[in-house]
Amino acid sequence: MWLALLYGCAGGAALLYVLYRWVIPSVVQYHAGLALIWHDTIVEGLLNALTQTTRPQRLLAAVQKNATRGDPRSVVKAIDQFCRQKEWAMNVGDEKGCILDSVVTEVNPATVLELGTYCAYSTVRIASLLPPHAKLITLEFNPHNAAIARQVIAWAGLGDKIQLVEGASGDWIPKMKEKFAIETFDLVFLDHWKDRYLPDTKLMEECGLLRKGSILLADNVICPGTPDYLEYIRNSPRYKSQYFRSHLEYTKVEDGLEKSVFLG
Ligand SMILES: C[S@@+](CC[C@H](N)C(=O)[O-])C[C@H]1O[C@@H](n2cnc3c(N)ncnc32)[C@H](O)[C@@H]1O
Ligand SMILES: [Mg+2]
Repeated sequence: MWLALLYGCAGGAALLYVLYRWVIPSVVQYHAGLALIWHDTIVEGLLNALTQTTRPQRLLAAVQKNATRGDPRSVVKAIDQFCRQKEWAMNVGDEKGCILDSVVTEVNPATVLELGTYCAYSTVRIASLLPPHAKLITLEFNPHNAAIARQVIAWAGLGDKIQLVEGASGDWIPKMKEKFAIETFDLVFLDHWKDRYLPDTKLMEECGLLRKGSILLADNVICPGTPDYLEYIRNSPRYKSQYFRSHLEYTKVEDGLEKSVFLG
């Protein structure tokens, strides 16, 4: 009887593991709401409780284990592997990351502002493509994420190109010119909380941080979505805007990037 109970428990545990590891992820990857609830709430909460660590800490551990110090592309690869094989995370990801890379390469910016650093995945992607003497300022208001991001940036060997500023975009955008001797940004990557895209764009306009030809590149305009920002940027005579269709990071849910040229 004890043996039957043991086999029953082992079988149940194996079934739960198969559901958790393969069946549920392969179903939710096609559904925006379910994918975010599963990966961002259920799995993250479960793993945090079981391991007494945070997702950013686990992501950093994967970088330290699998990436080569001073090699930014190996850092990006290690994070993508972690997110595809172990745990989803809210980086721009490998698929939309290629679009981000092509925009950075095309613009070849001397000044870049990133809104929303998280663990510095996109920060590393952008900085590794910048010309010498270019400046990337990235804003992150969560101190824990900022601390992890600093270590990821240091591991990639990009500390001299990136200035990570800890604080909220609404507080820092008005101080950019004074604190960082910035005239205007050539490229702005918007990837913080989605309800801030529109007010922060208007704030950048008011503060004179955009010049004729500045590029705004906005992530997640479909999933989770930024309807008020899209409505504004696509209808304002001050912008010429274009949508790049892709998928929500590490899933098959539709998402995309909106690239908008400021016309002055
Ligand atoms: C989607 S993640 C950024 C992902 C990152 N850009 C990447 O692709 O690797 C959004 C991050 O923005 C931060 N954030 C959200 N709203 C912010 C704000 N108003 N100011 C600064 N940081 C913000 C969050 O704490 C979170 O770490
Ligand atoms: Mg994003």
